[in-house]
Amino acid sequence: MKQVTFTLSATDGMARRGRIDTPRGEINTPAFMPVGTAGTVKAMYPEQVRDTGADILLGNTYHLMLRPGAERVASLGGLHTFMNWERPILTDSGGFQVMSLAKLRKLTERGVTFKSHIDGSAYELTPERSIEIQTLLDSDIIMQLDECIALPAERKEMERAMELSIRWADRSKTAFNNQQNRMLFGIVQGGDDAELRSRSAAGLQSIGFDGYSIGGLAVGEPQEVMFRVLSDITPELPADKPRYLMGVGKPDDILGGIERGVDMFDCVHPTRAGRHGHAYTRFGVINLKNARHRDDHRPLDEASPNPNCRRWSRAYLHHLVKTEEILGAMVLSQINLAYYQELTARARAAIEAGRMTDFAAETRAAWAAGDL
Ligand SMILES: CCCSCc1cc(N)cc2c(=O)[nH]c(N)nc12
Repeated sequence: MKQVTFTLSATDGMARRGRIDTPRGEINTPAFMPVGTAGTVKAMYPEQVRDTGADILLGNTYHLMLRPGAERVASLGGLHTFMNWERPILTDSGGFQVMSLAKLRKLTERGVTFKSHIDGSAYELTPERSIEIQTLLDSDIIMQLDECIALPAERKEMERAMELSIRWADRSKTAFNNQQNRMLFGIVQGGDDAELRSRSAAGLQSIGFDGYSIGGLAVGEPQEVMFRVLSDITPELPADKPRYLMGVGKPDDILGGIERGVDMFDCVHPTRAGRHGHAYTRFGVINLKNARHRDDHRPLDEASPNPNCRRWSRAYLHHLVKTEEILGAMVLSQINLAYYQELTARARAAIEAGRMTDFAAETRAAWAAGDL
């Protein structure tokens, strides 16, 4: 009996409100998933990540297989125990990070061999090994191994990578061996070509997965291309399975993804932007490196439900950022993650109330009019 299940509870246009139930807790969708690449959401205690409203966070096969090693994490009780996060974890399969980080990569039908970007040691990642690593980590939602290519790309290249990813999807499903305590997602590829995307979606559904990720986006294409691909492909995915848009994105990307039927999102942007002095508020993003803030005693947003948006002056946050004090990264990471969770929580409520169109218009108007 599958112990991880998805329930769709409301729709409004293409937007969906749902819930994934797992043995480690529920995931309310649309969901934003903070990225904890190497077993930590940078500059945040796990309790703080939960307090922002996150139901689930991400780990990464590539980083964890290099350091500290999947077998070592398993011997220490699995990733949840290792990092003191007892709620759900989703892990990526590692192929995307190999292609973007590793050295001396060699991709064949069997998988990908590479040298660690840390110490140059040699590794091989196959669909089977990726499933084994994610199982050793005891992840609750795991990904097939896939090949993601940057855009723009020649159609033949997009077709080759998409067809390889379907063959790897089949091997991933076999290696998964119908585990009941976690979900396995297939990953739709096909670049910006509608016919290739349709073939990928159909091929994955003939294999059968617990959920469907939309990969191959947020790889250099304009937002309108990403939105077109989403509008075309989400109606071709099963309505009763979760849809996860990988690596996306900024708040306006997420709002547009929700409007086009996406249930799950992840991105390093909120925490990375926080470490670089950018604060996300309901008025939009504020660059606290800018000298105009150095005498500004106002808080970021005195009406915010987040105490961190009320208790610090912009002048002080500017000072922390300019002096590269660790507290700056801590405060702004929390502010940004809390904003992303507030955005998705308000979207869930809007879908339940049948007012997604109004919510999206109000949110975009606030971004446009914001007094930054
Ligand atoms: C921890 C990071 C998760 S998302 C990484 C990611 C990001 C983006 N943008 C695309 C892809 C993709 O096509 N496939 C895979 N496996 N991962 C992708």
